Amino acid sequence: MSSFDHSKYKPFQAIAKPDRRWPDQRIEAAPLWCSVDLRDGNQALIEPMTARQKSRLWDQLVKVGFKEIEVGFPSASSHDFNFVRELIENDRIPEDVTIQVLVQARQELIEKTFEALKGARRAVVHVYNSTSTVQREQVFGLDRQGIIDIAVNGAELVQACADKYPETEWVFEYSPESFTGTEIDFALEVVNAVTAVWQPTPEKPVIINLPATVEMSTPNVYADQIEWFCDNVARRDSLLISLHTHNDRGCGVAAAELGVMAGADRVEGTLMGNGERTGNMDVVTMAMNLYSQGVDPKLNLANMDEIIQTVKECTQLPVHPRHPWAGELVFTAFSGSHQDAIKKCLAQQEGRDHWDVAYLPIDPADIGRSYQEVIRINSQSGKGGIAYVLQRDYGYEIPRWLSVDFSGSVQAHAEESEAEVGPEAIFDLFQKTYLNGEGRWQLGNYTVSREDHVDKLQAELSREGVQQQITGTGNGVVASFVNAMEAFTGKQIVLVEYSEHALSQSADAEAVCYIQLNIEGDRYCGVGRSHDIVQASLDGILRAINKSADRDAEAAA
Ligand SMILES: CC(=O)SCCNC(=O)CCNC(=O)[C@H](O)C(C)(C)COP(=O)(O)OP(=O)(O)OC[C@H]1O[C@@H](n2cnc3c(N)ncnc32)[C@H](O)[C@@H]1OP(=O)(O)O
Ligand SMILES: CC(C)C(=O)C(=O)O
Repeated sequence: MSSFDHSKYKPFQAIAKPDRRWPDQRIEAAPLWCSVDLRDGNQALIEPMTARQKSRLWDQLVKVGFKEIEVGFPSASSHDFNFVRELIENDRIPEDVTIQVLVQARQELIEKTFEALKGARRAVVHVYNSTSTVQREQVFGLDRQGIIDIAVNGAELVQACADKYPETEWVFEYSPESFTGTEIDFALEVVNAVTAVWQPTPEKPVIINLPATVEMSTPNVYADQIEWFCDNVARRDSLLISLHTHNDRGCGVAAAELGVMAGADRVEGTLMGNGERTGNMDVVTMAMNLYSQGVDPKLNLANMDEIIQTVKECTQLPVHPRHPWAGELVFTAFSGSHQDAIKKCLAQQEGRDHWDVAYLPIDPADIGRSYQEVIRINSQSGKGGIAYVLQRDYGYEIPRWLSVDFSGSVQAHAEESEAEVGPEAIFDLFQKTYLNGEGRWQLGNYTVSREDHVDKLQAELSREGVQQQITGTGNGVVASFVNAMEAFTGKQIVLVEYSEHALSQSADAEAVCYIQLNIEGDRYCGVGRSHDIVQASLDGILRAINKSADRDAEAAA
């Protein structure tokens, strides 16, 4: 029998809650945020942050705009203790920012915690004990009352210590750790016992944090638990209900969002989701989700690259290139139909009240990303993306029929190289395909005269030292040249498409001319570029004809 045996696991028992209201709610304002990067994030690292790294991340968190930051577990190590002291003693905590620290509900640890916080203007003391069935039975070996006693003793000790330091404005937080693995009525009983000690008021609320220490169910079940808890807890108007979700099932953000819809006021998490096992709730993702819905997230994520850089350097963990909102590839389209849609929508975006671009849920510029990276070309790319790159980087506004023609060459190149084709390679290929006269007929001097309303063109062609004179007549220079080339090649040539524009990226006003010819039933494209529009047109025609000659030569070989 395979060891991959699902019958080893039992499904999570959801609470019965047919009267749920949260599915009809919308999040219309940001929750209160608390960063736990320096505590939960730090405790999960292979190598915990150095003092320098903690300090750097602290500065970044302040810059992003967190007003509450859990800075460590000061009773656990001198390292964490000293970091808290450093922040307080060096006056590094801005007026509108409150530090938070975590502690187990144990006397010596609580006392040490208050020592660490001496002199703080304001601080959140976060005390916890695990209440879940599995920990009650197997870790603590206690019954429900035993667990309530730990929590109540912890709450009393926190209150007693706080009373010794009246110069600090204290805020208390309690977590029934492993809330999601705790019978909901028991979680309620423990929390009510704790708040009976602390006696919060609406003016001086306490924080009750309901952690999905381990994510055990679908996020709707968590939302039911939160709504039920908010409906039934005592002193609700004196509590800030806080969420602290982990990402074991990959739904940490979803659970927090549904939890806020279910009535929570506050959310704890980390930048980019670092944290125990699969991580904590990712604040960047949740905040950007709000932002993209037109809700002010109350965090400034405009300099996303700086945030990523800091997180990477401090945690020594990479950020996935497809990380929601922030990854290096999230505003990049390789596939043809996406590129085509993005190009068309971007062209229509100017003057619109709201952002409305297919495949780009937000404007990349909002978080410091440029359009440069939006469209990138590989073998999955189409004509829209290729045209976009040529226009964006080189000023060539190639017409649709030329982009159709050119995309085949790019695709072949990408398939051959089995790699992304960068803008320079695309332009190089474009020049080789349509602008290259080397080894082929080139146009030398020419004269145009008019007699009896008919234009006559006389021109000189040269190829590798060989000169040829050609003559043609027609209505205009272009028609006369096509006529001359028909005589020269002995082939029927029809001008099918013609378009031109001034090259915007050229300092000295060059023109570019795009030509498509039908030569004996097959279509060939060429491009001319010159200060003189006539020269550009004739060069374009000649290059299309040269391509037909190349094809003949290949067929003959
Ligand atoms: C879900 C979370 O993220 S919770 C935060 C987890 N983070 C950390 O633990 C990081 C920092 N912690 C540490 O460094 C250590 O745990 C310390 C220094 C705080 C304490 O270390 P130790 O004293 O060796 O104890 P340890 O943490 O192993 O706990 C063991 C004892 O504390 C009890 N205990 C554990 N958690 C709690 C709690 N929250 N409240 C009360 N008692 C607790 C255990 O039942 C056990 O009791 P026993 O010795 O009678 O069996
Ligand atoms: C201490 C608590 C809030 C915690 O970190 C968790 O439950 O994950």
